[in-house]
Amino acid sequence: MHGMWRDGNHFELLPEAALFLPTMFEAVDQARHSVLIELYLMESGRLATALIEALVRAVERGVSVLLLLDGYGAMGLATVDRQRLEEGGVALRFFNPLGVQSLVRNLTRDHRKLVVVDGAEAFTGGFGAVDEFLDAWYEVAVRIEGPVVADWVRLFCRLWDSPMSRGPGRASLVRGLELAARQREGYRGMRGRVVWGQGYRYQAIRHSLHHRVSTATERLWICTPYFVPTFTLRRRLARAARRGVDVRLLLPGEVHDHPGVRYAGQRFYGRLLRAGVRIFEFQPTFIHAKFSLADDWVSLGSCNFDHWSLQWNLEANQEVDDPRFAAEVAGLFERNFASSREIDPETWSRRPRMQRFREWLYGTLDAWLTRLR
Ligand SMILES: O=P(O)(O)OC[C@H](O)CO
Repeated sequence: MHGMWRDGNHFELLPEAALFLPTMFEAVDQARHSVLIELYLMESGRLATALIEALVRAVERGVSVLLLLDGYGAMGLATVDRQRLEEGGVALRFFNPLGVQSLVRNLTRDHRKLVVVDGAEAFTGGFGAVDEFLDAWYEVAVRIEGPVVADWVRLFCRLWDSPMSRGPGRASLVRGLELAARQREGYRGMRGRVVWGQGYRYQAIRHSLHHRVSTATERLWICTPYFVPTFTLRRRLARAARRGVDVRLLLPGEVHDHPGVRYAGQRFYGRLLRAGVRIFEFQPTFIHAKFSLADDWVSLGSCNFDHWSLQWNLEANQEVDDPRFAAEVAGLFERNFASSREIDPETWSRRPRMQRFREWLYGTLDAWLTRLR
């Protein structure tokens, strides 16, 4: 499902935690009415402690603070931290806590990442409140202002007040939340829309990407940490490359938090390379960012291109259709391509047997997981 395209927004690209963390913390510190946060990962540590302190400070100023965490992704949040949040007045809810009634239901996770301040300013990207995001992982976020923020707020409110979310925070807290779209004087705003998905039931992010892959005319650059593309996406990428589009993938190198996922995706490299797709593996650290560029269209947010994101998770991305923002994202891609190792098709075709065996092994596991519903 997706929201409407809305004009008059401002989007600011925030590559790397050194940029987006201070910007987000400053926004929370300046909040006057409300702070809404929705995260997949939150684990006790330095970042979670700093976040808890900022949220409690906001409550002390009279701000209404709502924190919606995934019931699985927040399992690493210690009881003492949960107590600090509750005692500090933060309304806390958990999406779909693990249960024994239906094991398959446990696969549905809230993977979205969102911070909204005063209904006027929002942030999304691939971030979470775990220490890896401080400096170990490469991540990207976007700061959003304008009419599209209201769509993010509505998305948050629906999940907060849904039967799948539980916890001490009252469901009714989201009723009557204030929205305050900010306008910038003399600024020609950008076009954007929110796109979301719920596993195999709603796949708007995937359909939107497929459409762009099939209609791109010049460039199609995709960055994703977990690249296990479906047959349809692989075919569309190959076709785009064959019709002359500059198709490039920016993927993690050997530094990876789930190496098995990397091997599962690498089994598709050969065919993509033969079709003319260029593949870059990022070297400095683990690249966890999720953003795509097709001509002047950008999609950035929580969605990976693996079966977890496409079949089970709740996901949400910000789409932007604007040449100025696209130029910024292209610049970011270029810098990251320069820090990557490009896979040479000839060398790849002569890779060792052990590598091929791992691709087969993890590929088989992945194919088996795909069948779970
Ligand atoms: O699921 P992501 O993309 O937020 O990444 C978090 C990793 O799964 C943690 O291992």
